[in-house]
Amino acid sequence: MTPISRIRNFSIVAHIDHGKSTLADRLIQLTGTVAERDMKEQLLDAMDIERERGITIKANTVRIEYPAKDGQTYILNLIDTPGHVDFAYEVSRSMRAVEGSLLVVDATQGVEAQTLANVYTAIDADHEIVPVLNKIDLPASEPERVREQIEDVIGIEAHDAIEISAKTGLGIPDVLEAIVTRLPPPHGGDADAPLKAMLVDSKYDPYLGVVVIVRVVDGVLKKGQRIKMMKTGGTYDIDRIGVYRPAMQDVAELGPGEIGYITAQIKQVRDTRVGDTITTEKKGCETPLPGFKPSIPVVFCGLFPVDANDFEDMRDAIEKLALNDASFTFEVETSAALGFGFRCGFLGLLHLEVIRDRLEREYDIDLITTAPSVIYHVFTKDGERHDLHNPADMPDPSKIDRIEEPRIKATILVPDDYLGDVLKLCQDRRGLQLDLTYAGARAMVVYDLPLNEVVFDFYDRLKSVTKGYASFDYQMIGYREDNLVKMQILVNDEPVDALAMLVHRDRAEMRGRAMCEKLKELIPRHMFKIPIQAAIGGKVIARETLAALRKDVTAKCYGGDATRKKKLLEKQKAGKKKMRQFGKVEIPQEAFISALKMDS
Ligand SMILES: Nc1nc2c(ncn2[C@@H]2O[C@H](COP(=O)(O)OP(=O)(O)OP(=O)(O)O)[C@@H](O)[C@H]2O)c(=O)[nH]1
Repeated sequence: MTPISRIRNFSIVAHIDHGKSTLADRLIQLTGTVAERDMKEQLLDAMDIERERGITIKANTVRIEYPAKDGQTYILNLIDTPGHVDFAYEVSRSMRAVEGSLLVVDATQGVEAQTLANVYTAIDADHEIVPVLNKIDLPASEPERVREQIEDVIGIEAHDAIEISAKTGLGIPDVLEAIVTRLPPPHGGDADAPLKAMLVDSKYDPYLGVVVIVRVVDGVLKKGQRIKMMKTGGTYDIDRIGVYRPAMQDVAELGPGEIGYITAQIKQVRDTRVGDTITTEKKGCETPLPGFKPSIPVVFCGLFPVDANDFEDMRDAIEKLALNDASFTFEVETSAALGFGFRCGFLGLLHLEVIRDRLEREYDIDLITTAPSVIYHVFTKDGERHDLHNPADMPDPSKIDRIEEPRIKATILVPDDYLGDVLKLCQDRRGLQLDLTYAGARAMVVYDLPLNEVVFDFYDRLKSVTKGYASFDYQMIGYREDNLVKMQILVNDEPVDALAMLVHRDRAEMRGRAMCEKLKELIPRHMFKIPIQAAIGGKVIARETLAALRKDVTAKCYGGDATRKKKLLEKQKAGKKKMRQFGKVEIPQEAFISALKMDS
């Protein structure tokens, strides 16, 4: 066991792309934790998709040994936290497992929305914070300006911010020394007290089963111990204990202040709740660590296989994915139009995209994604509340008393030049302005927005109206009543349930019209006329008509080239696979998503 005075536990907080992973790599490299030949870029981002997209999804941890200038060797435990808004809860939990943070700010960009969100989470967790200005190798870097900005906007001391280049390695030794001298050792920690450890994270390993990352607060975690998860009540025998360096290395025990992993024949990640308290089954601690709450999905959508024969494969794939991701939920859904599929719940849009991509890529299943939706509270006249996950399940309108929708508080940082466009976008999405302040040449806008207006393409719109210069972060603030109605889309007089959605009454006509126009462009002409309508209850509020056409792809191939003709017909057949039959009409896969994108 390492004496607590020689342990430092920390995390790195940063906005996406400000260099968190690169800095982590350098710290690992400089302390010789990994042999030079094993050094891969971005060691901590293990999953392929993370690597490709350059985003960190799940928290990781690594133990670094650092011989400091005072002649002592310190154990530095870095917990790498996810950088995206969807995973805010995971971030706040892992922050509670450490005592300090390096605040990395890109010196060419300055403070962004996620810098703020993450650093406030760190401040909430009582962290000591060491500001680090990264990318000073770039000519565009302005360390002085960013230093001032950190002081003005975040309100923390920044005159002693460390200037580094995570890319070239410049300044990295100063960062290591600052971790030891400026961050505190773990608080308290009584090795003789009953075991109390925090479940920081868990992941599924095909060989080892579930691997749990823990931070010991009191007591000692040992091999063979029978442990108990205080919230879920599960009990397990510890098989392995170890630390990540960053490869797994077994150790005999973990004492107070230490961070490492355990395996204990736990079958699925679902049995481990981030933030739960681990103790021994017998003579365990009495009170769990404070502040536990399970992370709950907020965005729902239907995922259907394009080819109905893929349903069973899709079930296997989804079950496998869920093994490793407790925050992702699913249940079988049937749609009149799309057949069998799954209604899935996600922490946010990015989470949805990641899962969808993995199903398509790793499991090779073509999917139709229905419109993402939030959970509405529908109160019926008999006083009951129904949590509506799917617009298709809406109770009969005559029985409904009122509908409440989830609202968020969104913080957007944007250069002055684009402020007008951002305000318009938020206004168009039924936002209420809460605050508008300036930080240098940037404005910070705070809006109260319906989550429903944000889940679909708000990020995309925000990025495009600000040419990528705005940054965005949000938190849920609760439910509020509004005038919401269910809008149906009818194609050739048949309702397409996968396109049904809840909209605000005042915006229904506009949305309905936009969707009918889009669908008219997206649905290929058939040999008969197809009406496309938007309706609320029995009332049609928008209508387009797709003219009839005889579509013969081989018409252009006059002459006797039979092989060419065959090829064209095959191509057409392959294209058809991507379509779904609705009554007599075929609707292409992309129509389900594109039709919902708004141009405002
Ligand atoms: N020029 C320069 N580029 C850097 C430096 N540090 C990081 N980068 C580059 O900036 C980009 C983002 O760096 P990452 O380390 O992936 O950023 P991150 O904050 O971990 O991003 P997420 O994992 O998405 O949160 C990469 O292309 C890096 O190569 C630096 O000091 N100088």
